[in-house]
Amino acid sequence: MYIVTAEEMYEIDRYAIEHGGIDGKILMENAGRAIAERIIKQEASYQSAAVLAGGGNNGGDGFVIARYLQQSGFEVKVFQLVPDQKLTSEALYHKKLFINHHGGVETDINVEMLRKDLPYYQLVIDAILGIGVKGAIRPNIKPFISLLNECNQKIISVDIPSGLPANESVQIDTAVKADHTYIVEAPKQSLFTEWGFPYYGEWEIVSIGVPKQAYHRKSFARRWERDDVIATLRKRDTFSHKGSHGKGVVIGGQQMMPGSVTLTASAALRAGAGLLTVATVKDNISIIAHKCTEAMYHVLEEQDGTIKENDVTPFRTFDGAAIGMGMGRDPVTAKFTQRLIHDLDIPVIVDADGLHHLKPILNKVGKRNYPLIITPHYGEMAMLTEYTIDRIKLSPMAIAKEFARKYQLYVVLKGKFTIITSPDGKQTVSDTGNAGLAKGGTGDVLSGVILAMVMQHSSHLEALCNACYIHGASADMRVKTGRNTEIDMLASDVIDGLSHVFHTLF
Ligand SMILES: NC(=O)C1=CN([C@@H]2O[C@H](COP(=O)(O)OP(=O)(O)OC[C@H]3O[C@@H](n4cnc5c(N)ncnc54)[C@H](OP(=O)(O)O)[C@@H]3O)[C@@H](O)[C@H]2O)[C@@H](O)CC1
Ligand SMILES: Nc1ncnc2c1ncn2[C@@H]1O[C@H](COP(=O)(O)OP(=O)(O)O)[C@@H](O)[C@H]1O
Ligand SMILES: [K+]
Repeated sequence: MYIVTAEEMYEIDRYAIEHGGIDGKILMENAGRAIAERIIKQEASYQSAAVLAGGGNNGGDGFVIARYLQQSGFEVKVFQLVPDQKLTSEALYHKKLFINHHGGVETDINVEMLRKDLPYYQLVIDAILGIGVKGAIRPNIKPFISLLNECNQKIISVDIPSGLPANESVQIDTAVKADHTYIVEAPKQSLFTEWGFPYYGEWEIVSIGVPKQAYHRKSFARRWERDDVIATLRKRDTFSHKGSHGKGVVIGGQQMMPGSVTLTASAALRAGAGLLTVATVKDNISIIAHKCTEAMYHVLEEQDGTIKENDVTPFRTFDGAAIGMGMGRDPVTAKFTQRLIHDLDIPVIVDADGLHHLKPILNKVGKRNYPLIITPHYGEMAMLTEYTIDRIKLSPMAIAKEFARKYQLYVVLKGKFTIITSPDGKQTVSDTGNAGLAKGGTGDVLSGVILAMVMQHSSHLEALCNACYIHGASADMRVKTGRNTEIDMLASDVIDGLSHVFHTLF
């Protein structure tokens, strides 16, 4: 599934019209009919609907929906919020069709009139503003949006909740809080943001007959889904041996911090790594071995439990390294971590404390021959970029892309919507996972799954997408199958859940 900006959606529509030869009126017919059919099927207990139509093509979709709902027996009225002169030609065409089919349209209405009329209808269809919304919501429209947010009826938004920007980086003024949104063709960026998502309610996509080729002309962002995982996840060959699945090393865990590396190592093994070594301080080994019997060990030089400078040569023989978990931020540890990042000719995943050590050498890492993967949460991204967390939340895709391109690394920006970006700017979003993951240690688990996937897959981007999907899916599965709730789930439960996820994928 592609994720688009408003401009990209218009490009796709234009392609359908100019190359596919589908008239704009037909696209509108397809959109409105597809949405009406879903409403008729899914909202069978409802018999009446008020459609609020704006002047753009979103309003045009509203007239089509009104016509089909009426045909199926709904009592329908369209409340047209702007005069006819403001309607696009396609919207005007479909308004005429609706009237030809004896549809009722109210014009010249004010918000007080609508407040009186609205309670007669069971459903409210929000076709006021679509992806063409620009700037602050004007006073002729704003009170209607407020009215919808006060009313008790179920609100169904067409394409996007009215007033909500399609693109990230745009501040919300006022927007409809929908119960359900039927998104036309492809989700818009704001669906996968912390600030936009709550406005959509339940959401689903309706296709309107755009030729597939419209999506082949450039590299659109994508949502990574189950089918993508099934198509790309490496299966084990009958004759494979442990060496075929990657020999990984997890480097970290200063004294008193054995937990994070334990989680990373266990997760990497559960996610399919062939061999796994933990490089840590001596005193941690017996503690880790107690929880993760299958790992091997490499003792790191230390001073009073702090990881000192160590020779990086032994780590060159591995297929991948995950660095930074529980590593500590001591300047001596920083030097060692920076040498690992700079010198190792293998894929390196940097997380947690490792990200703090990475920051001063960011300008040097682009020259590495092997991929560098960083897995910051929003706080760590703010530390790395010096943008505020709020600024990153407003434009997570743009900021992650800027960073990945500038420093030539893979960025896994973690959150409810984890954004995965490659050095060339390709982006995907993984939206599996739930608030049960908002607990210490789950990021360490993700690093382990990433290590396992990266060692076994030639496409790093696909490996990262699969890791994020599977990690979140495990948390979802734990809750869905009643093994945990979002409250009691532990990072180690997420590791246990991995096998269940793999079972469902093969
Ligand atoms: N393209 C296609 O082929 C297809 C498109 N489809 C549908 O079209 C939708 C996009 O249509 P669109 O481009 O006409 O824009 P849309 O969101 O209806 O809004 C424009 C209207 O809003 C107004 N307005 C703007 N900002 C405002 C503000 N701040 N405050 C108040 N008013 C404001 C603006 O007024 P104006 O600036 O012109 O005075 C204009 O009247 C898309 O979401 C999908 O549903 C489908 O049918 C499939 C085929
Ligand atoms: N509310 C949430 N919904 C879905 N996933 C979440 C949520 N909160 C956190 N996560 C996921 O949990 C992990 C947390 O990572 P991180 O913050 O690094 O944890 P830690 O450093 O404690 O191990 C990330 O993979 C993130 O995407
Ligand atoms: K809308």
